[in-house]
Parts: sequence; structure tokens; C-alpha cells
Amino acid sequence: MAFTLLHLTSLEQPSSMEVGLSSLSTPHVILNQDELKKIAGYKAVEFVTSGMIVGLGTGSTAKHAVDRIGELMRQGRLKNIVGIPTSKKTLEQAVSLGIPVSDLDSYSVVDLAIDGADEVDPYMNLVKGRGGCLLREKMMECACKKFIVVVDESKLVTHLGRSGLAMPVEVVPFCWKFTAKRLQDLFEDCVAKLRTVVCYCQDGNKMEQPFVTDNGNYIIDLYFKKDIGDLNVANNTILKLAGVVDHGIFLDMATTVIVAGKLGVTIKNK
Ligand SMILES: O=C(CO)[C@H](O)[C@H](O)COP(=O)(O)O
Repeated sequence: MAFTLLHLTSLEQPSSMEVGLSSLSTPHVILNQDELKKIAGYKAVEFVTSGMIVGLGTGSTAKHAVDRIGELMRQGRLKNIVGIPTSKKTLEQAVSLGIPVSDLDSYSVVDLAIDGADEVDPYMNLVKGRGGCLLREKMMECACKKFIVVVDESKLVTHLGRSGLAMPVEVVPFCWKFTAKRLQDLFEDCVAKLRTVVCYCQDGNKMEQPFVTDNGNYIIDLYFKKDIGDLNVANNTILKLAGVVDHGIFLDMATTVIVAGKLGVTIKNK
């Protein structure tokens, strides 16, 4: 794997960030997490060239990349792009920006995908799906020649699953409690929880409902108290369980990881 460290000031910056970045020459300027996400997202778009089929990821970091593609298309600096969105939300964003969109049925090979991640380990393995779009993301990212992951430095971990945060698994709604129990039993000291969202009823009362993915499925979030061990074993064991559609462990898929941190941008290639 090769590393490149760029200083933030060496990036071509969006106008809205000019104030924050031009003052980077002054010590002690601290960029917030969203500014770092934007820097990573914009940097990835430098790898997009006219005529490409581009996988459009989902989440607050990927959103910046999609915005930037739209901006460059409006300016005529990128032409003939076709976007393959990984969620209904990204589809809406792309359409609103005037980016032509299609799907994997029409384009089974994607030139380049840009997407965020929840965790990135030193081998460029990922946890994805805390935004709930892991299945479409995995389908698209399996089909792409290059997969650029864009993150701020808070997403870097030494080992996936140790953060104490969720490892998402998409399951069919049918007997989801049964599947959740079986998932929990696969690992020592693991807690499986159905992901829910709070809705407001007409009478103003709050109600908790299962989070439903774009594919009509539920998400079971796994929380590990102990190391999940060999990632390939975890990957296969979870996938084998009937009722599981897919999970958020993305092994050996990223070809480039762009990390925006307080000291600069790191680009890591496979
Ligand atoms: O996998 C994802 C959505 O399913 C996102 O890429 C991941 O959750 C990172 O999101 P963000 O960029 O908002 O931190």
C-alpha cells in the first residue's frame, strides 16, 4: 500500500471553504468534522474524468462528493457523467443537481465509486451501513473498477468492530427476532439490536418503529464487547445465516482511501 500526505492548503478548495482554509496558514485553525468530510469528498472527485460511470455513495461525506460532481458538471468541467446512486436519498440528490443517473442493470461495470465509511482499518477493510444503505453500496462497489473511500480521521480504527459502535446487518423483516437472536449467538459477548426510528403520530405522540431500508428490510445492529476475531470468518458466518441479506463488513474492496485530518489529507492506495 502506498501513502501520500497532502497539506490541506494544496487542495483546490470550494468557495464556501475559502475562509477556513486560507486561514490555515495561521496556526491553531481547527476544521470541524464536516469540513474535513468535505475536503475528503472533494479530493476524491479529482479522480473523476468526463465520460465516466460513477458510483455515488451515501452519507454525509459522500454527499459532498456528489455536490462537487454536480458543481463541476454545471461549470462544464465534467461532461457525460452517469451516476449510479446507492440509495434513494443519493438518487434524489443527484437528480436535483442535474447528474444523469442509471443503475447496475444498465451499467454492470462502474468506472469509479466514491463512498464514505464508518470504520477503516489499516488494511483498508471497512465497516459501512450505519446510514442503512449497505446492500446497495456493496452491490455497486463490487462492480466498480476503482472504489475510493472518503473519511475524516475519526473513522480510522486498528481493528473493525472494536469501536463499541454498531456493525449493521440487513435482514428480512420475517421473524427478525429469530434472526437477531441467531446473529447474537454467533459471537461471544455480542448484543444484537433492531435499529429503530422515532416517528410522530397524528396525536403528537412519539412512536418507535423499525428502520426500513430502501430494499424494504430491517437492520440489526451488532455491538461487540470482545474482538470479533478473524474478519473473513465473521464475514462468511454472518452471510450464511438464513434471514440475513448482507452485512456492513466490506473486506478487500477499497482501492483508495482518502482521509482528511487536522494535519492534512492522506491518500492510501492498494
Ligand atoms: O455506509 C454508509 C451509509 O450506509 C456511509 O457511507 C457511512 O455510514 C458513513 O457515513 P458518513 O459519511 O455520514 O459518516
